[in-house]
Formats: sequence, structure tokens, C-alpha cells
Amino acid sequence: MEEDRVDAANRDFFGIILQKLCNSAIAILSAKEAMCAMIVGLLIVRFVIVRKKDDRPPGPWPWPIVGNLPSLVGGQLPHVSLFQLSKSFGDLMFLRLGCVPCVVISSAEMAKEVFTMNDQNASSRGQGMFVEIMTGYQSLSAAPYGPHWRHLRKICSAELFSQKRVAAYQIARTEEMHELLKAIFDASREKSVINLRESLTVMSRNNMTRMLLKKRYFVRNDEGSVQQGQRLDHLMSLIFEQAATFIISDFVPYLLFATKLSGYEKKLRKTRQDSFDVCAAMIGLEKHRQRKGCESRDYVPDFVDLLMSMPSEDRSDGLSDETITFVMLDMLIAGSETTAITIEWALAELLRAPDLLKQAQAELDSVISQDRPVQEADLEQLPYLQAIVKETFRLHPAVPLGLPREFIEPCQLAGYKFPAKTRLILNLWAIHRDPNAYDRPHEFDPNRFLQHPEINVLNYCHYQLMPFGAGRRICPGLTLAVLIVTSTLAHLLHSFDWYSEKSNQNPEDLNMSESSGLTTPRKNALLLTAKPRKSPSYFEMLL
Ligand code: HEM
Repeated sequence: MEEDRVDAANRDFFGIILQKLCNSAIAILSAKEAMCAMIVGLLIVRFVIVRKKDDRPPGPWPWPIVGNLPSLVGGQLPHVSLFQLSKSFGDLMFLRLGCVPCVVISSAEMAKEVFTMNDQNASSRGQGMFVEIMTGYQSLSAAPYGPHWRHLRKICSAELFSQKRVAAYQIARTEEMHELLKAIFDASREKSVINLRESLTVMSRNNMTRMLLKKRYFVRNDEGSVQQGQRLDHLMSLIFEQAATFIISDFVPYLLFATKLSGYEKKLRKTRQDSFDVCAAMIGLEKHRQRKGCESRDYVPDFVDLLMSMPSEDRSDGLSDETITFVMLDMLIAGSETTAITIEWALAELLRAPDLLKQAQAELDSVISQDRPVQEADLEQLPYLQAIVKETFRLHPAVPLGLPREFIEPCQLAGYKFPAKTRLILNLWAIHRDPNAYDRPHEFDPNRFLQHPEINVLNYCHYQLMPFGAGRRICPGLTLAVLIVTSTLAHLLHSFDWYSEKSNQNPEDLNMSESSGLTTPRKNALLLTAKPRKSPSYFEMLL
């Protein structure tokens, strides 16, 4: 009430001044000139006084029609552009993206305010042509906050990501890891160059298909399986490319004709159909259906069986084939690229800092005897390795801007008011470089987490380290992801010494550029050679 009164008084005050200005102007100027002066005056009222009344946080001046979109497209990577802008406008910044109001968070303190005061309200996802056509908002990651999302999230949390389920797949993970170590050992004997990202992606995908379908899907040297892998690779790169494509009509709806003319929508519909077909064949939707009710006694149901037996959220029917397929695709996409990217970044950082690499190996050697491989149970005793993983998550969050969020209802942040449907961008990349939270924030220094072991990605109240997002929509795969990243890095460092492919390169000259998209892999895949730290018999006895 008080604020409204002050607002009204301000308006009256400015109104009176404007009127006086107009009267004096009319007195001294001709009618034509007075008209010009009035227009200028009205523009000042519109853009200065009314804007003030809007009560928005600072942000760059928006261009007509497109608003601040030019700040995000073209030029630097979007998370870097937003980080630079936040240096001028602050950790709570307002942008107008076409017609869409948007607030950008760039500090731990502001992130804390979002998630402690507005978590539920900030838990919906933004809409757009890509997710609409690709998933019909049916998948877990794209569904708006509501009964459908809550139902899927509950099923996935209990049946895929609970501690019990993650522990149940330990043997499968170990087998996949040993397969990777043997492949690297073979490559090292032939002195071949290793593209680590490729090998890690195959391992991560097998980890996922073993959890989802109880079988490994990508077998080296098996022609059918290699072809299947290539089809999926092609599809995934198309999906990532189309997800990252800028679609003007998502922000300026009356430019839909331009999106249609560009052919994007047509291409997207084709990708959607191909994804559905490839994924439905891979998960064997039809086979599962035929088998239902006549399984042999030793048949162990997989996650698809479970989804098929689940009612829909309103219990009126079962989950649709579309929902099942897109939940599976969601897991495959979210679960394989992200972990592979992170491990590749960790190794790149260590190659640039050989002392840190040696320190990690010394810790591994002191905890694990020479003649046996790392086990998941060892990881708790490796604080230095854990600090390296945290520092990698900090400097290289795999999804730097998180997934797009939207306020369900009008809300207030730091005293500013935002209407419903305001987009919320959490710039995780910037939050992790917040100078109030970290000294020398751009440096890779695992020791910072040795001094503060309590800062933990698994602890939901440390907003200065949130590579998995936060709140209700936090990544459900985070425990599994941390386990896979830490354990893989432990194996790679325990079993091998690593060298850049270019043997005469100064470690500090290793190119650390990021590539653009929904995720941030290295721009150049890390090409390495490996030298075994163990005898050939060690690799022979692996599973
Ligand atoms: C290094 C590994 C990973 C990183 C950095 C990562 C990061 C993220 C981030 C930032 C989000 C958005 C959260 C938000 O809106 O606040 C997300 C969502 C999600 N992630 Fe992950 N993720 C990783 C691994 C995984 C794995 C292994 C899985 C599954 C097997 C997974 C499944 C998902 C799903 C399904 C969502 C959507 C959740 C929802 O909307 O309710 N992620 N992830």
C-alpha cells in the first residue's frame, strides 16, 4: 500500500512537471515545435518513468522487437556472454528475449534466494518448438511442473536412481570399466592415439543400457552393434544440433513464418520420427509387449517392463508408448554425454598441471595395492581425487546454463517483481566463478576443496557448486554421475600414465576452448597416448 502511494505520488510529481514543461514550451515555441517537445517528453515518461515503475533489476538496453537476443546469439558462447554482461549489470539481471521476460542468476547468493524462497514456483520448464515437437512435453526433462512430471520423477527416482538401484548395477559398471581399460591397454601396446571421449561415451551408453534394458548395447567388433551405435551417434548429434539452434519464433511468435520458411520445423519432425523409431527398436517396445504375461521363470524384468506396468498419473490408463520411449531417450542422452565430457575435461586439466596429476596418482597408490584394480568402495578414501572431481565440475559444468526454467506464478526476487512465465536462466558457469565464493575463480585448483571438504555437489545447500542444478528439478542422476566420473578417473590414473598426442607440446599450451551447444564439450577432442603403470598380467585378469 505504502509503495503504491509513493508510486502514485511520483507519478503525480512527474505529471505536474511534464505539464508545466509543456505549458512553457507551448508559450515559447510554435505549435509544430511544441508537438515535437511533447513527443520527446512522452518518450521520456514511457522509457524512464514507466520503466522505473516496472521494478525490474538492471539489464542491457533491449533492441526493438528482438530485445536482448543479440547478446545471446552469435559472438561468444552464450554462458560467457551472459557472464560478461553480469559484470556490468549484476548477479540478478533482466533481459527481454523478444517478447519473453527473462531473469539471469550469476551468483551463489542469488541462486540461494531462488531455491530457498521460490523453489516450487521456479520448477517449470520453458516451452519452445524443439521440446514441443521432439517430446510433446512428455519426457521427464521437458515436462512442465505438474502431475505428469511428479509421477515420472517418482518412478525414476525410486526405480533407477535410489541408492539400492545404483548399488545393484555395480558389477555391470565394473565390467564396462574393465572393458575400457583393456581397450586402452591394447591401444597402448600398438602405440595408437586414443580418442578418450569416444571410448568414454561407449562406456557410458553401455552403463545406461545395462541399467535400463539389462544388456550392453554397444559391443566393439560386432558389426550390427557398431552400426546401431553409429545410428545413435548420428541421431544424438542431430538432436544436440537442433536443440542448440536458435528459433526466432520461440521469442517473437509473429515471426513463426520465418521459422517455417527456414525448414527447421520440417527437419525437427523428421528427427523426432527417427528418434522414436530408433529408440523404440532399441528398447524393443513390441517384444516387451508380446512377452508380457508369458515370461519364462528366469526372466528378470527391466525398466521398460516396469514403465509398461505403470498407470498414467491420473490412473486412467497406462503410460503411453511415446512417454516410455522419450523417458528412455532422455536417460540415454542425459546420462552418457555429460559424464564423458566431464571426465575428458578432468584429464585435460591434469595434463596441464602434471604436479596435480602425480599427486592424484600418489594418493591412489597409497590406498590401493599395486596388483588390484580400483573398486568403488575405495573412492571414499581418496579426498584428493574427490577434490579434483569437484574442481572439474566447478570450472566445466557439463550443462553450463542448466535446462530452461520458467516461473509458474508471479514472483519476487531481491525485492524485484517478475510476472508469471518469466524465464529463469541459472548461469552455472558464472555462479562457479563467483569471486565472492572463490579466490582466483578462473584457476584450476583442487586444493580449495581440500580446505573446504564440506562443499559438496551432493549437499543441496551449497549453491556455489551446483553443476547438477538445484531444487525440485535438480538432476536426478547426480549420485550416479559423481560415482561414474570419480571411479573412471581413478581407474584411468591408477592404471596408466597419460601424454598428449603431440609429445613435444608444452602442457600449458593444451587448447582448452569449449564448443557451443546445450552441453560444453571440449572444442577439440582430447587425443592421448597411454603408458600402462601395471604389468600385462594385471590387464589380463580384469573381468
Ligand atoms: C556430469 C554429469 C551430469 C551433469 C553435469 C548433469 C547436469 C544436469 C543439469 C544441470 C540438469 C538441469 C537441472 C535443473 O533444471 O536444475 C539436469 C537434469 C537432468 N539430468 Fe542430469 N547431469 C548429469 C548426468 C546425468 C545422468 C547420469 C542422468 C541419468 C542417467 C541424468 C538425467 C537427467 C534428467 C532426467 C534431468 C531432467 C530432470 C527434470 O527435469 O526433472 N543426468 N542434469
